[in-house]
Amino acid sequence: MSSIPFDSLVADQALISEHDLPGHIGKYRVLRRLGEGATSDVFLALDEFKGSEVAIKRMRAWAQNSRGGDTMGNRFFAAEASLAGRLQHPNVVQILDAVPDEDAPFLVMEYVPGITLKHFCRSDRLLPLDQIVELGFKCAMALGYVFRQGVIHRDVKPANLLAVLDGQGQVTDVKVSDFGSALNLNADQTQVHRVGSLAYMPPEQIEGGDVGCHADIYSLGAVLYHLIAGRPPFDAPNQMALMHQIYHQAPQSLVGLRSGVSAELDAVVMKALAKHPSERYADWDSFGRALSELVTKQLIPLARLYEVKDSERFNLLRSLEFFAGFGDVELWEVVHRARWRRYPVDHALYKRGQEGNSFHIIAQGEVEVFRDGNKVATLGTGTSVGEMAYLAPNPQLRKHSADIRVTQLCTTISFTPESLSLLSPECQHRFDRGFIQVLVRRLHAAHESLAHPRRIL
Ligand SMILES: Nc1ncnc2c1ncn2[C@@H]1O[C@H](COP(=O)(O)OP(=O)(O)OP(=O)(O)O)[C@@H](O)[C@H]1O
Repeated sequence: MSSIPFDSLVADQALISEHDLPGHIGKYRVLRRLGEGATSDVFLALDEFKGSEVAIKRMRAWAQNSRGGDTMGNRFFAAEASLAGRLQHPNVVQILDAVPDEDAPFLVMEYVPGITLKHFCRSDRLLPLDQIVELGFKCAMALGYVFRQGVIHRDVKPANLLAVLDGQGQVTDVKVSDFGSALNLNADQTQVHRVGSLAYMPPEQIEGGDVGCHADIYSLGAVLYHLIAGRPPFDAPNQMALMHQIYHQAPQSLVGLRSGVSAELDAVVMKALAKHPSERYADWDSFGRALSELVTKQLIPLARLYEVKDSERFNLLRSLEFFAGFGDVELWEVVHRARWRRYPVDHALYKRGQEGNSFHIIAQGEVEVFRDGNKVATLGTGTSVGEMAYLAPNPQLRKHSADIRVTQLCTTISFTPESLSLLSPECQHRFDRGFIQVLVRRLHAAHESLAHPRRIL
């Protein structure tokens, strides 16, 4: 797996124009420069009051020249500023605040420790195929969320996708950033057309007409193509030639460009890159499903065969009744925060008399419930186990009243009071509702069994 020493990257970035580093921007103490775009500089800064690090994107003076006037820079700033506090998704860079400072307006964003996916577009630094597909799935889900909020990004490109790196320089996650070109379908003001980066732009966006979510689907397809092949789908010496290719030429098949690329992976990317929007995926969910199936059906080489990918976990949760009321954002929280365990047949999940300190939701497999040696119930996929002891108000009631044994290889999602308390209030609320439904169902079953004793097992 490709990795980069994070410290050396940070050192490289720090060397760039350290001399013109501002001391403070607004109330934030500037620590170092993170990067720069066409219209702005981005700094790592400290919110001294909260003690947290943030990224600050400050517009350059020339980009906004006519003080609040109708320059491109001001429009880009306004597009992003209008989204402050609105987009909250684990795979979208959060815009925390927008400060319309007269000299240099700036945005305050969540800081992402990492680098952009542009780094991994070079043929000598390509990521493994299964990781590219996994990143693609996360971006598809994130952009689907963004679209449901009435926003089309319009500039999905490797430089706008931030790879989160761990201490060893391994890519662990991805976040969509830079909403300066976004089309906000809920905003009244007229929006800039013909924005974006040509190499990743679909034909309809070049024409400058109205675009829908299919434009972003195309661009993500183009990004995946670049990450897989080490070159974008179209490459030409000048803009006219590039536009001609985008309109009229089919991209070269990925199968011959990189070993390990199956016809199925090639087909998924090519469908996203179809010339006409109606020939692409109908929506983000279909694109996400096509990507995740490449993993579950093993249609791409898997670096670690038995590793359960986040995309698989996410899809598994989505299929379980217990999580039916959870939104995408809460589901990702469960993917990341829950303890995912696999148990072999005959494993004793709980023993009678044991103090209950956790609950499990069965994601796959089956367990049996025994009371005094007699089987009283079989619990399968989507049911919860141990929640009674977990929810009980006092230690005496918190003891398990039955033995629970695994009868079919089982994957469970478990939480303790501590791990559950780390979830957002919305997510905890969803769990509470899930439990109420479970308890009501069990109460009803108990009443039924008392009223009609012959009907029970
Ligand atoms: N939240 C963040 N955390 C860490 N680094 C960031 C963050 N946002 C941006 N950067 C860095 O700053 C660079 C420039 O940011 P960004 O692309 O948003 O600026 P821009 O002026 O809108 O660029 P352009 O208009 O050229 O697309 C990024 O490529 C990235 O390296």
